[in-house]
Amino acid sequence: MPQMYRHLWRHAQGVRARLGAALAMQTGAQLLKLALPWLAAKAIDTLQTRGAAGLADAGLWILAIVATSLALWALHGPARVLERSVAVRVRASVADGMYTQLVHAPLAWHERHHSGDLQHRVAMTGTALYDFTQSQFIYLQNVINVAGPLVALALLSRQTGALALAGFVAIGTVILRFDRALMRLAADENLAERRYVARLLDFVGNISAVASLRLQEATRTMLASRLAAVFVPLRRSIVLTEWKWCAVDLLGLGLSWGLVVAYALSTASGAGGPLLIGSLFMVYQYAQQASGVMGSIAANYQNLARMRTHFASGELIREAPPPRAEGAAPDARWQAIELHGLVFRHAGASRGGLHGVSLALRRGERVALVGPSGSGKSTLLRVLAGLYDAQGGRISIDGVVEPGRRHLAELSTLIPQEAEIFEATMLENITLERAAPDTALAQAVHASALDEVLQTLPLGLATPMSERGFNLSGGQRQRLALARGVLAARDSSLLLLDEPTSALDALTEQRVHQRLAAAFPGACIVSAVHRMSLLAHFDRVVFMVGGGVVDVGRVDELQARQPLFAAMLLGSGHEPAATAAA
Ligand SMILES: Nc1ncnc2c1ncn2[C@@H]1O[C@H](COP(=O)(O)OP(=O)(O)OP(=O)(O)O)[C@@H](O)[C@H]1O
Repeated sequence: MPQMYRHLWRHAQGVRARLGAALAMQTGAQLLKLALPWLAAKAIDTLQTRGAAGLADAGLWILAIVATSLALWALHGPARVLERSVAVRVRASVADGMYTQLVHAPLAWHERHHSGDLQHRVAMTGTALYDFTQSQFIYLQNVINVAGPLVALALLSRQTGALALAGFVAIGTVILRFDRALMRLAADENLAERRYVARLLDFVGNISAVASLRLQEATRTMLASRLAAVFVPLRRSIVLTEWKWCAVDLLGLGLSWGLVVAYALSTASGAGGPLLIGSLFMVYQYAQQASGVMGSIAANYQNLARMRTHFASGELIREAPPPRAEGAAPDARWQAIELHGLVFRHAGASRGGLHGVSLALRRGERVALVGPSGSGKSTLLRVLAGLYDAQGGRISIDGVVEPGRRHLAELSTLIPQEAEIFEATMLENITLERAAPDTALAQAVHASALDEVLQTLPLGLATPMSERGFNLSGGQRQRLALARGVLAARDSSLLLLDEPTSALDALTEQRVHQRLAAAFPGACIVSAVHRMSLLAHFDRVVFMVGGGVVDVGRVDELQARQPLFAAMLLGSGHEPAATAAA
């Protein structure tokens, strides 16, 4: 609870005064509500003691009831509007904060968490704090409705007050015990729900694999087993909830009538005067209010327990590693970069990674990373781009080593292989609504050979993309994603390409590499390459095996020195004579 209040306070920045005003108005409204049984008792007692002669005075008391109710609503209504507007602001702030944290979390952290699981956590956390914020009036109401009748009953008779207090404590204890168990079940249910959502997203998100391999029934069964796991704690909590309500209801009933009887007995044994119906009605009303509020506390505590569990699920994201503090950007006019013994290990993995990569890069040069599958090409590119944090080694720029620097994030842009397309127009997919100079946009469209795709589309860049770009071919999608990458890389002096052209036909791929070289004449281009025919576009080849660089040189040099490289060339049907010219 204190944690939720801390977060509420933080996310209500800018609207805290509004929240304070809402709570003050609610307090006023609830205090006015407390006066209603007393006013009703006055009206009834006047009629009982004075009969028809007291009609006018009783009328005045009834008028007071109406006026109090109007005043109550004049405070309660606007207070709710204010409170809910704060809740909206809080939700927006939570969603924004969590997204910011998510997109800045290291890639290695993301690789350990399913996106469906994270998505569920973000949604649950935002909704939980939103609900918590807009429930403040209920909590305030509960506090006043417990304290108010207690004070009123104690003023009427000390025994009645003491009995009410004992009753509240007993009912409160029962509620707490039930809810502690219910909270544990809600946490289990939440966990199972996240696992279900993650699997659902996996199958629906990869629908083409499910459909083309006829996996509908198999995936349905797998999904059903995850859903069944949600129902285990849910079923238990349904039963436990009914027991809780039964206990709260019976205890509340006992408390109400216990209070009425205790008051009647204490009045009868006291100094004597007649037992007025109005006063008895007032005791009954307060007792009802009190036991009613216990029911309300029970319901709200249960909701609160759920909110807390949902909110707690955001802990994983709130505690994700913060973005790395960037050092000063190195001079973009660099001429030579040297990697010395870069080491990277994936957390918990016994294989893979980089084992002491040393390499020199020169400005304006085009470098191809070649190696068998799993040799570490993508890993090296990710380390250079700062997406993975290398654990060892150092980097010098123009001979200067900046202590601790093991990446080149500020200099580089990595264009990945996966053509991730958003549900937006082609233009929005490239610019993401950021203003980009027309020339830069045109250059990106040309370099990626997307211009050839646009010629076939009547709406051109305004063509809407469906989810994941299903309305384009694989190669067209990759060209669109490449255009986005080229635009993003326009100020980078180190362009890192992780096979962003792998889905293109060989001729288009050649054309794209020529255009990329022309678009980044002053940058250094480092590209993972599988198709050996592309090597003609590169100045040097870096040959990688098992997470290390085994040789660097021209194609013909490597062909002579490295049998595995020569075999790879041969396997691709590459003519040695042609490569020698590279
Ligand atoms: N997130 C990860 N966790 C653990 N191991 C990983 C992870 N990513 C990659 N690896 C392992 O690291 C090694 C290098 O992978 P990497 O993707 O860098 O190879 P690659 O040369 O780019 O391969 P390919 O040519 O197939 O794209 C592989 O053995 C791979 O299984």
